Amino acid sequence: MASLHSQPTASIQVSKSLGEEAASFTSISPIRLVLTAIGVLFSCLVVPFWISHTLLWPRINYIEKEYHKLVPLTWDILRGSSDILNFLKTSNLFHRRAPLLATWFNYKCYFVQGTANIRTTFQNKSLSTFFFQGIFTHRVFLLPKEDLALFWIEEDADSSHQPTKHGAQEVRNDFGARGTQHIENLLAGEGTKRFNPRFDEHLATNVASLDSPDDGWEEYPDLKTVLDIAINRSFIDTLCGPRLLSVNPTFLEDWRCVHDNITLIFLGVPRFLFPRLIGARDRCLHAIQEWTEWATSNFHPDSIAEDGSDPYWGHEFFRERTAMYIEVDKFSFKSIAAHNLGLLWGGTANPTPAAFWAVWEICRDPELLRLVREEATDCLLPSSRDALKFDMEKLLRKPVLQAVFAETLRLRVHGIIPRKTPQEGVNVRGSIIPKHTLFFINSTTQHMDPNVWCTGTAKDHPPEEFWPGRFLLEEKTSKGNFVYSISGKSGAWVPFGGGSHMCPGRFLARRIITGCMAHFVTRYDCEFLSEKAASGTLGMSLKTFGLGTLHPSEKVPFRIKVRDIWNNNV
Ligand code: HEM
Repeated sequence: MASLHSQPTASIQVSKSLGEEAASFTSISPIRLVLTAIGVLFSCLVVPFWISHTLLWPRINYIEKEYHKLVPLTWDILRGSSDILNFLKTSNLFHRRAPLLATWFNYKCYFVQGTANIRTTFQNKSLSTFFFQGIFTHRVFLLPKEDLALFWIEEDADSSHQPTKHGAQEVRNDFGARGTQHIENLLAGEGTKRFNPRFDEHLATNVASLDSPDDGWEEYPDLKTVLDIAINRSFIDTLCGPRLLSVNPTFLEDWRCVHDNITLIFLGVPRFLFPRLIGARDRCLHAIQEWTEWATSNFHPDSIAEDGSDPYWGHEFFRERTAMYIEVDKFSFKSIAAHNLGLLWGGTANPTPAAFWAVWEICRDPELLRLVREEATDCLLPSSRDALKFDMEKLLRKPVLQAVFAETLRLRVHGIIPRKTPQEGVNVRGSIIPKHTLFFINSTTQHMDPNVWCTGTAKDHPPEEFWPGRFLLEEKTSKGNFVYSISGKSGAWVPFGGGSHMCPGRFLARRIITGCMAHFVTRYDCEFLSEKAASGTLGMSLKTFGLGTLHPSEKVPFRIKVRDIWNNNV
């Protein structure tokens, strides 16, 4: 009963207090009213404006002293996101002398642009990329988080030029400098003597495996897939021996899936949305880890052959690299597998689409095809039906092949090259980028600059046209003879980055792509079976934008027929 009584009392009190509020509202003072209105206005207009301004309108200013202009980027970003390549090529933002500063909340990053600025910047030896390699290997190849700490130590050392960063007793942990030196030895030093001939042989055999059984026309659904498989198989068999691929028959297919969608993996797409992709990445990692553990436990030094190879590791490269990584504190086989798969990605992700573009351009231009065949045939050694053999050193010096290689990378490589400034910041010809700050160099603007690429004999060839003549100079003494030349293009042709972190695989890349062009066009006549590929209107996919060579936007079905080269004393 008591509770029944208390309820009406409470409701009377409530209505009373509401009545008081209503009374006080009607008697509100004008000042309070104005203040309330300002508050409402502020929350309705200013806050959303501030949020949209900060979130959606990243700001850009040039850090040049005499020119300091804020440009709201909304329009440019809308335009840019719909056609990023054209945006980077044409937007005024990227054609000024001073570096750009992009601000988003408190986050700042810089873009260094202009040929002279880029040249100067690359000369600076204190710039590091270890942060990017660490994060990339962590996100894409699942390098354990705790191992990232070692990357940060490497990064500090990289920018301060200390010979060892972990203390004199711990040189073993200095995997950054030791790894780089080891890679350079494989790709540009002594290691090439044992890598190159074997790679050349594998590539010749893998290209020849496309022959039709009856010597007639053989159709294939996609040129890039076919070249991917030939190059990836050659690279992996040479570097890892035959076991990796024979025990893991789906590896090449999985690896191509990872290549094509690497940006999605980097962005961290969830497994439930992309089960095929994440599964492919996991299988590749598992295969590498299993092979690394198997080779480590079965290898015996007595099994090393005269040429440095052995039946477990194949080439000496991963044998030595794994031994070096096992010494690093905390590195498990999972870490080593992440590092090793990252290296395989570096070696195959860019050359494969580049080889596709080069072969496609040659096969659709009869005059270029004639010139390339002439050069390649001049380098042909006595060959067997199963595989052609070229004098590779001579082939790599041929002017048209070199020009096709350089022009293919100019047109198809669209990289965003990252760097981090050291303790003292960086002076880019008068503009200061502060300490420990990220900045980027984009290759697209450089590769598409008409002031560099459309002058002299190239004046009638717009930057988006494939025209190898940009890299050929007519010899003064003998008219009609051309030499390859890239002089005057430093800072403008940057497919391999530059400075102390310039791609160490650039010589091998040239070998892979040139070898692929020579083998394919010497061995086969080729016809494209899709309208776009045949008419030269094939587009580029932006799936790998920022990471290097772009892929074609669609499959390119084709047919090939073995040429009658065997009756010409080959
Ligand atoms: C068309 C082929 C290739 C292109 C376009 C390419 C492009 C690049 C670029 C832009 C960089 C960053 C350079 C910089 O930061 O200044 C790089 C780094 C690297 N590339 Fe390549 N690359 C190619 C082929 C290769 C090959 C065949 C290998 C062999 C394994 C390789 C191994 C590496 C490695 C290990 C690095 C890291 C170097 C460092 O940070 O010190 N690349 N590549």
